[in-house]
Amino acid sequence: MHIFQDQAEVADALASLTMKAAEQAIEERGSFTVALAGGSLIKLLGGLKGKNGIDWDNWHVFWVDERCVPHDDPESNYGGALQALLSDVPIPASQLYAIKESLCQKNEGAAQPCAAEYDARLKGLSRSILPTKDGLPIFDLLLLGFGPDGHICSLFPEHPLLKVTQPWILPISDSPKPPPERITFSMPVVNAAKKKCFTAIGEGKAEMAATIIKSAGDDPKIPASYVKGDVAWLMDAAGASLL
Ligand SMILES: O=C1O[C@H](COP(=O)(O)O)[C@@H](O)[C@H](O)[C@H]1O
Repeated sequence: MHIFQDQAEVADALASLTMKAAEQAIEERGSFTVALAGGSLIKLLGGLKGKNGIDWDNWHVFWVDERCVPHDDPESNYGGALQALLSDVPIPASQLYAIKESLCQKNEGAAQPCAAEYDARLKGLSRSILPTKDGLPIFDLLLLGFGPDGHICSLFPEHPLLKVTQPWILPISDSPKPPPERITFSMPVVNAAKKKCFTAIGEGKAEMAATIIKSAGDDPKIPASYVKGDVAWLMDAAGASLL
């Protein structure tokens, strides 16, 4: 757990952690797989802009969850990351794995086909850049957010999807946070990743950050409590104020 003065310092620390994971993965396997959350995490991604020595050609970027909306919709997690970072760095466009836009022109009914298509696309990559173990993909790094209700990705408190283990990518059509139709990594896919990083910025995150960190794990009221393994926390002073 690392506590910094403000958001700018957290963004810088997030950039350093990501660059280190990327260097290690590229040295070991020749590619780096990172999956991003949406929401407030997006504003921290800009910390990677202008950094030297990043081998962007070998980065492959995914989304841990996505809202089934067109890419230019303000709710699109892909669209947000594009504006915050991805349009300014030379990652080949074919290595940005957004949901298939044509499947979500209308939000209603989009989650099922979007999830099936994303799941199939990821499974296709398991013969190249996405290694698997015990039938699960091993992403190098997940940059996670969490909601004030403790949700991560689009896995919400006491929702049946929390316990679903197959396929890798799940559709949700009744997200309590709008928009209702989304796709999400399953919890086993989250936990199979080599490293996960949570960020908590501002007073609004303080109470839930403290609850997650102090939880005994696997509390269905707090999906973030299920996250296991190599987990880093980067927080500003306000986000860490109730620890
Ligand atoms: O809807 C979502 O919410 C969570 C948390 O967002 P935040 O704005 O409260 O930080 C986010 O991690 C997830 O990716 C997103 O789709």
